[in-house]
Amino acid sequence: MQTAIAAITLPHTQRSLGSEKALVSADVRGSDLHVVLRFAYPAQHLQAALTDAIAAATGHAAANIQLQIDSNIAVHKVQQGVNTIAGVKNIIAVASGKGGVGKSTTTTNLAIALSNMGARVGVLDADIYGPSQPTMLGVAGLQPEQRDGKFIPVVSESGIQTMSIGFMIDTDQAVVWRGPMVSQALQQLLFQSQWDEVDYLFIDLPPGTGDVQLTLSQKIPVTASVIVTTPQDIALLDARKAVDMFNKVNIPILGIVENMAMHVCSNCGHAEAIFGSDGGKALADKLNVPLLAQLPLSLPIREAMDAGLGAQLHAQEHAIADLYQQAAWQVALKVADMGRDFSGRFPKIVVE
Ligand SMILES: Nc1ncnc2c1ncn2[C@@H]1O[C@H](COP(=O)(O)OP(=O)(O)OP(=O)(O)O)[C@@H](O)[C@H]1O
Repeated sequence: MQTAIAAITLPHTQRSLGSEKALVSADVRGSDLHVVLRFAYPAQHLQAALTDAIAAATGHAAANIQLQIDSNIAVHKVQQGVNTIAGVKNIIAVASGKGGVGKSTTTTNLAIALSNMGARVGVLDADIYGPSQPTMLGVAGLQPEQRDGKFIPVVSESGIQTMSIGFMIDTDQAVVWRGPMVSQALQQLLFQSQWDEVDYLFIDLPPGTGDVQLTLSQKIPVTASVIVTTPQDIALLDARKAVDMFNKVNIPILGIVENMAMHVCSNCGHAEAIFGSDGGKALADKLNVPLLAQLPLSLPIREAMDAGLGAQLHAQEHAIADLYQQAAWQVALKVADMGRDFSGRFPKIVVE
């Protein structure tokens, strides 16, 4: 039975439960089969598919299978010489060269998707020129509490621990801030927040490839990055700059998300490539970086983000939720394949 279960493959991948060393136990108790799986990434979205697959592989009825899916997400390697942060396992920077391409929207939705899959997720909104995470995550108007000199991140409906530069400062003034001030604020937000066992912390960066990005590469422990672009030539050009930047500072790029790839008319269903077709895909192919998803220009996405109703979007718009889920899962799988950080096994010198 163990062998039959180990041979089960995970949907959309070449991975099997055996190759993932995921099988913890499989016991028959009366008419039930109890199976415990543990992955190096969140996988609760596979509950139904794996229950069916185990049923088919073992001959038990799906109704008699009690499947428990756990995950044990590791701390992965970051740039040399940069220490990891207490309470945060992996930081993922989300960047775009050009503004307005949907970087914040993508960050919010990847975060919600990973949270729905069972991960503990945080979002740090460092987009000083348009801090939109509080709105998109539905926590606008709330303020982080302070305890012992630390900020306690605000928690969204989907359980996402959220900190935003928008909580701390008057953003009308911030637009005239110089790069070093923005970098300082970003570090303060990150290091002075009390993150609660976050598996993946997304940093929603300001657009561009300037000072903040430099701080990120030198002072902040980043596991990997995701780049968002629209298929427009001008956005692609800037996305390419972001790719070059991360390559230069040795931050691995997990992939490119092509946003607003297509508009589907809600009346007639006609699909139109408003910003050109497959530009993100072409860029990903050219730069040898995976394409994580192609998201349509979609009214439900825009409405949900404006109203802070991302959780509802994921519960009701299945096609869109699936796209984000696949992208988020690829992010988690790729992070799991990366080298681990073992520095936490040694006593750490903490500089207060
Ligand atoms: N796929 C999409 N379908 C419909 N609307 C979208 C989509 N992606 C983003 N939007 C909308 O486009 C606007 C800009 O998106 P967003 O704020 O995510 O971009 P950004 O790249 O983070 O911008 P900035 O440069 O200000 O940081 C928002 O109103 C958002 O709701």
